[in-house]
Amino acid sequence: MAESRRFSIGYALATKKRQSFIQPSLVNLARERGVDLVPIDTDRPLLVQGPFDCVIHKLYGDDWRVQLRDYAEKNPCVTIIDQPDAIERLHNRISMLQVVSELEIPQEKETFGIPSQIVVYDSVSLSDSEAVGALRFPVIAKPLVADGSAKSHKMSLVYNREGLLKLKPPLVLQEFVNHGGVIFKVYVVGDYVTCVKRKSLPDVSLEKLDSAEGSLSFSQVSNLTMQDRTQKEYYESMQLDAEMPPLSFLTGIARGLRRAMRLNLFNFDVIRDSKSGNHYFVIDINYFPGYAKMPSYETVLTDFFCKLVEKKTKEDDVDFSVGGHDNEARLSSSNN
Ligand SMILES: Nc1ncnc2c1ncn2[C@@H]1O[C@H](COP(=O)(O)OP(=O)(O)OP(=O)(O)O)[C@@H](O)[C@H]1O
Ligand SMILES: O=P(O)(O)O[C@H]1[C@H](OP(=O)(O)O)[C@@H](OP(=O)(O)O)[C@@H](O)[C@@H](O)[C@@H]1OP(=O)(O)O
Ligand SMILES: [Mg+2]
Ligand SMILES: [Mg+2]
Repeated sequence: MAESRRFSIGYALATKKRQSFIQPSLVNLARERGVDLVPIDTDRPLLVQGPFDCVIHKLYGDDWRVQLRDYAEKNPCVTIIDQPDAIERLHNRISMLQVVSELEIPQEKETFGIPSQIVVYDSVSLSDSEAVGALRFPVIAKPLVADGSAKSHKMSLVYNREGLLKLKPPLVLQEFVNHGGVIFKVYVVGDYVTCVKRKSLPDVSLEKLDSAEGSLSFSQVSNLTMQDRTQKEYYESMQLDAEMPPLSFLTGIARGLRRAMRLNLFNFDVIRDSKSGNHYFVIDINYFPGYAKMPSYETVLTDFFCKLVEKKTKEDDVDFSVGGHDNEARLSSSNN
C-alpha cells in the first residue's frame, strides 16, 4: 500500500454494535496501517456522506437497503461488505440452515449436518400430530425470524407436546441434540477462520425428559460479555477440556458457507453429537457477530480491511458492490 494514500471505510452499525466493535484498539491499528474507520450517521442520507472506499454495515429494515442500493448505483467503485440480499438469508432460521444442508463437501472422519426441524406458522399446527409427529423431544423452539431484536433470541426448550401449546408461532421447532454443554463458535472474516468454545445448554437425560414439565425459556446462553466470561463460575461450569473439532474440518465448512452465501463477515455455531463423537450439527449462523470477543480481533479485522482496499486498488475492474455479479469469482480468488 502506498504510504501517502489513505483509505476510508465507513461503518453503519447500531449503537450496541458500535460500542462493542469500534474499540480504540481497532481504530488505532487500522489507522496505523492506512485505513480510517469513519462512522456513518444513520440520521442523514448515506448519499451525502463519504467519500468511502468501502462500507461495512449491520442494520435492519428496508430504508437502509434502499439507501445502500442508491448509494451503490451512484458509487459503483465503493466496495459494500456485504450485499443486503445475501445477508437477508440469515434473517430467517429456515433459509439460514438450508444452505448448510446444500453444501457439497467430502465428509470423511468428521461429518456434519443440521438438526431435524420443522417450521410452524400458526398455533393450530402446534397441536397437529401430523405436523409435529416426526420430531423427537426435547425440541428447541426458536423464533422463525432472526432480525436482531431481543425477541428473536427468545427460545424455549420443550420437553413434550404439552409444552408446545403455549408457544407463539411463527417459529422453528428444532430437535435438541445432547452435546456436552459446549458450543463451538466459528468466526469467519473473509478467508480467515477461527473457533472458540463457549458454554451451552446442558444435556437432557432421559430421566429429566420423563419428569420435566412443559418447557423452559432461555435467551442467548452462549452470548456472555467479557465481564461475564472472566467470572470464576463461567470457567468452572464449562468443560474446558472439551476437544476442539479439527480446524481443517471447520475451515472446510466455513469456506463452503462463505462461497454459497456470498458473505464475508459471519459466524456459525457448531455442536458435537454426544452420541457419535464425530458428527457435528450447525445450529445457527449470525451476520457480523460479536467480533470483539474473538482472539486478536483487531489484527484479524485490520488485515481484512487492508486486503479489501489493496485489492480494490489492484482490481478496479472487478465489481464487488451491491448488485454486482462478480462476487463469486472474487471470493474464490481470495480463498486460495
Ligand atoms: N438443536 C440444538 N441442540 C442443542 N442445543 C441447541 C440447539 N439449538 C440451540 N441450542 C442452544 O441454544 C442456544 C441458542 O440457540 P441459537 O444459537 O440458535 O440462538 P441465537 O439466539 O440465534 O444465538 P446467537 O446469540 O448465537 O445469535 C445455542 O447457543 C445452544 O446453546
Ligand atoms: O451486537 P449485535 O446485536 O449484532 O449482537 C450479535 C452478537 O454480537 P455481540 O456480542 O456484539 O452482541 C452475536 O454474538 P456472538 O455470536 O459473537 O457471541 C450473536 O449473538 C448475534 O446473533 C447477535 O446479533 P443479532 O442476531 O442480535 O443481530
Ligand atoms: Mg447462536
Ligand atoms: Mg443467532
